[in-house]
Amino acid sequence: MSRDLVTVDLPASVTAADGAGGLPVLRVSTPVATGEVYLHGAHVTAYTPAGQGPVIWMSRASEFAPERPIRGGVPICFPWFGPGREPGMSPAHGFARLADWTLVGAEDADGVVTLTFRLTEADVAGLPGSGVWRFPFELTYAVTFGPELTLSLTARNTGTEDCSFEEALHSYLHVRDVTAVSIEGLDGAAYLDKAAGGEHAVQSGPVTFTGETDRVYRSTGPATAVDPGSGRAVVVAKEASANTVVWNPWSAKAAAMPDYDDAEWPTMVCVETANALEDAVALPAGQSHTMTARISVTAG
Ligand SMILES: O=P(O)(O)OC[C@H]1O[C@@H](O)[C@H](O)[C@@H](O)[C@@H]1O
Repeated sequence: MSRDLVTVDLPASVTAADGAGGLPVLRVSTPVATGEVYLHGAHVTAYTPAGQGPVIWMSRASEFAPERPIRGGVPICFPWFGPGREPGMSPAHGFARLADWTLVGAEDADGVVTLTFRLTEADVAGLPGSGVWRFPFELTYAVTFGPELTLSLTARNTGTEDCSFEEALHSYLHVRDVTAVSIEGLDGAAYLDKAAGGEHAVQSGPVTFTGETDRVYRSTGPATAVDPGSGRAVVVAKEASANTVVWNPWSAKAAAMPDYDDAEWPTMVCVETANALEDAVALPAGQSHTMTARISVTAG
């Protein structure tokens, strides 16, 4: 365990350990919920509220290696989403998910545990993509494992120039069978259909899955993944987020991804909380912006 990445005392409900690939991980276990976060990417890889099955999906083929993203869980996309808005914005989804974050807060309030992580431009120096981004920043990420999973990402512009960034909390959700899943809450929302080559369209009714699905919706409200196979629904509610991204790679793209098992695609769907493309966040010098996702389970 890399001790310098943990700067606070841990409550008894939080354990620091060497996780997969030897990467440092924090494990949370209380009567309210269990969960797990890797310092690599401040990446939530598990969340299970008491009395429920796992909510957050992980690929069994994920890599766990420095400078490689974890597949599944909740990757943090920053300061760009996907390929970004300008040439050269590589690797995909930015560098925050490749960096080692520092734990700066750990609290247990009656079994509801909040872990707080920090990342600045100094922490990403030398990482792939860091040279593309010339704006200094401070990210603070608060993860609360309670009856719901609350993820709150604050970006502060610590420089002297205004900047504009994209971001996403790219949550992978467990489902029994994506072909039976419907996503409610996006009816009437305009979207960019990336799987259809960048067409623009408007959602009619719930989102259902019949092939590769990769859509950036303009929507500020909650989206609910109704999963009849498991008899439950997962609600992704949010604040200060203009976009909801819905993604399932389906079979061909799954087979092309080395860190994703070919047979896994029916068991997951991503419902992501984002600000991307024309909804990128404009952040004046010295200002901050907080985007929050609240993930909870209800009867389906
Ligand atoms: O393979 P990555 O970089 O983790 O991205 C996974 C997917 O993430 C989604 O958010 C994007 O909309 C997709 O286009 C992308 O394929």
